[in-house]
Formats: sequence, C-alpha cells, structure tokens
Amino acid sequence: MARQHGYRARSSFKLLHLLNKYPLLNLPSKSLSPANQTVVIECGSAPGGWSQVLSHVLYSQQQTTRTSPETLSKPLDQKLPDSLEKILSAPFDYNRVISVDILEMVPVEGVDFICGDFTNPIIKQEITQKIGSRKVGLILSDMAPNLSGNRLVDDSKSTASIYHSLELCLDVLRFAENYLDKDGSLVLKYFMGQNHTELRNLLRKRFAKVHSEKPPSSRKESSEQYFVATGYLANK
Ligand SMILES: C[S@@+](CC[C@H](N)C(=O)[O-])C[C@H]1O[C@@H](n2cnc3c(N)ncnc32)[C@H](O)[C@@H]1O
Repeated sequence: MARQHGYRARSSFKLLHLLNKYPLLNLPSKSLSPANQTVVIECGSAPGGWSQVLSHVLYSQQQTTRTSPETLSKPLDQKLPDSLEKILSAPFDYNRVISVDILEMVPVEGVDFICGDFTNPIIKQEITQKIGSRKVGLILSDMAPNLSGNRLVDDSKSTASIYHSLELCLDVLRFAENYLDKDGSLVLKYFMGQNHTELRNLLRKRFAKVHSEKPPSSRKESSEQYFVATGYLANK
C-alpha cells in the first residue's frame, strides 16, 4: 500500500494523518531569509517514510521548477489542509529538514540526514551545528527501540521497552526545551504504559495544548501512540 503511493513505509500515513489534523508545518518563515528560516528536526527517520512526507509538503511547489523533476517522489494523494498550502509559497530553502537515525537511510531530497544515536551528545552537537542561526519550529520523534533479539525485551508492551521508549521521549523533550522556538510543536511517539500520564503532565506544563493520537494506520495491536504538543511556552 505505502509503495503504491511512492512511500518507503506505511508510517508515512501516520504523519499525513497528524499533518492533516494539526497545523504543525505552518511555520513562520515566509518573510525570512533562508539563513533565518524555521527548520524541522526529525528523530528516528529510517527508512524515510516521514522524511518523504516532509520533503513533499515543504518542497513540492519549489521542486516543480527544479531541473530534475524525475527524481521527485509521486505527488501526495491526499489534499493538504489550507494551513499547509501557505508554506508552499515560502522562500526556497532546501535544507529545512534535519533527520537523525542510528540506522543508515537512503537519501531523501531536501533532507539533511545524520546517521547516529540521537541521545549521544556528539550527535546533538552535529544537529545544532546544522541548525545554525535558524529557528526550530517543529520536532518530531518516531523513535522506537530497535529489536535486541530478546523477545521479552522486544515486546513493545514489556516494561523494558516502555522504559526505553520513555527515556527516548524525555531526551527529545530536553532537546526541545533548549531549541524549540516559542509556539513551536512537538510530536512524540510513546508506548502506552504506566508512565505515559507523567509524560503527558510534563508536556502540559510546557505546551499550550497536548493531544494524544492513535493514527488509523497504526496497527491496533500496537501500543504506540503519539503526543502532539502545540504552542511551546518557552519560559526558559
Ligand atoms: C518506527 S522507526 C521510524 C520510521 C520512520 N518514521 C519512517 O517513517 O520511516 C523507528 C526508528 O527509530 C530509530 N531509533 C531508535 N532509537 C534511536 C536513537 N537513539 N537515535 C536515533 N534513532 C533511533 C530506529 O533506528 C528506527 O529506524
């Protein structure tokens, strides 16, 4: 199904669902020069399904004027909300998405990929160097612990898995506290478990609105959910 639509992973549909529901990419960049534009950070990007969606949404209009249109992925089959249409006319900056994953990823047009562990300070430094003077308007994390081969640990409902996932979420939240621009948004994948209410409470203290989402394309048997937090309060 995902491949029929030109996407590498079915996870693309999860992000499309979130983008259609929330104005996450309504980035305040129209009047800014590329050096000062708002960027998107994506944590846990391989194999690249979300990167493809971000690339489509952020660059599709600009790409039609580029010389190699054959390199583009297929156009989105879903209508974009009006809030997303606005950003398509933003000044051209071809490096607005910075994506990170432990695993290698086949390049996606317009996505600046870093291969490494997001929790590693050296990788964070690499990210912040790429951000430069630009603002961060959106941070997305679809990170999930990679399989260890131990069934007890790999079960997404196991305590070890939930704990590891929570650690990843807290690490992204700490990063967001340092780099997310005021009014920016954060999307965090988490696994339903005993700690998700504490995580929601932490988010509520820092964002104007916090929603919990289970996109229709997420398998029912999976305990994965997404927090969509908008309106970062930035009271640092
Ligand atoms: C569900 S997949 C992401 C799918 C991706 N959003 C897509 O649409 O193709 C989760 C990813 O998180 C990555 N990951 C897990 N822990 C990570 C970490 N500490 N740093 C960076 N990436 C990590 C895994 O390597 C895996 O590729």
